[in-house]
Amino acid sequence: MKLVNAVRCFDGEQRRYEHLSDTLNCTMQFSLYLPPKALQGKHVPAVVWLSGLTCSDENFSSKAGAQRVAARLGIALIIPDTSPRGDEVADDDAYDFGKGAGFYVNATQAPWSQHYQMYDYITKELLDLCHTHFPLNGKLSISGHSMGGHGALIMALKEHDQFRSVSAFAPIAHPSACPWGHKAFSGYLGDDRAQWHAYDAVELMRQGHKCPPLLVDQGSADNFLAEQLNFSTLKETVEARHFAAQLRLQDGYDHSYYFIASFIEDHLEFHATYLND
Ligand SMILES: N[C@@H](CCC(=O)N[C@@H](CS)C(=O)NCC(=O)O)C(=O)O
Repeated sequence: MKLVNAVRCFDGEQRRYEHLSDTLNCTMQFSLYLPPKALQGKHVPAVVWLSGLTCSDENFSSKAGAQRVAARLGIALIIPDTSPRGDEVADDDAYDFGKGAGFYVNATQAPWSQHYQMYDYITKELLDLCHTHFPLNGKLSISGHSMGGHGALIMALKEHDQFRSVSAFAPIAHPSACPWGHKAFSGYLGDDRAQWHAYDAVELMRQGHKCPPLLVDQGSADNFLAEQLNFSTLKETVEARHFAAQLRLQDGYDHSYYFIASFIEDHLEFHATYLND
């Protein structure tokens, strides 16, 4: 693993690393924020952040303003990329499929299956790597935006022993039932709906998966709300399962990082109550 850069930020450090991923079969970069406490040699908990369509690991680190809060709360931020990368990796001209749009699934269909194994990359390889090399105490929560909100929800539902809490901004909550999800899941997973449901948060909840404590924020002025996000279906499903959850519709907010920056403090404070107990 190679350190690409490191800059001081709120007395902690924002870093970027490069490593060869065995799972994805390519070279990857990821970002990591270490709070001041970690630089002083203490082991700290971490929040994994999964970004949305078209993002790399750098959108969140440069736009959300999360470091000020993470520094105060003593939480590290692990920020993966959103797909495999490199010239040898299959791609598509569209912004919502291929590079920048891995959807956090393990692809089964050619040519995608050769590299697009984002679910295993994050839940196994990257988290193991981070715990081996950085001063982390093993306590983890997960959050994300849009496609990354979908990733955070499915990882928390499928790996509920690994994550103490989960949150999401405008998640693609029911990908089997929206155009973004249809396109990505049919491309990466084929036509068998049972394979789709294994990566669909609403379907996983309906199947009986447990959910860690959950916080979701959704902007009312999000232009993807009606067609892509299925917020009301998520709300109904969460209520039917009686999960410990807050789902908030935030008046006038859109889908952008301005929305994320407005509520990231709430989300990190929410996770801190479970990570620091
Ligand atoms: N480019 C697409 C939308 C892509 C998009 O909104 N991506 C969100 C996540 S779903 C994002 O975080 N973009 C990067 C950024 O705002 O920094 C479009 O115009 O329809």
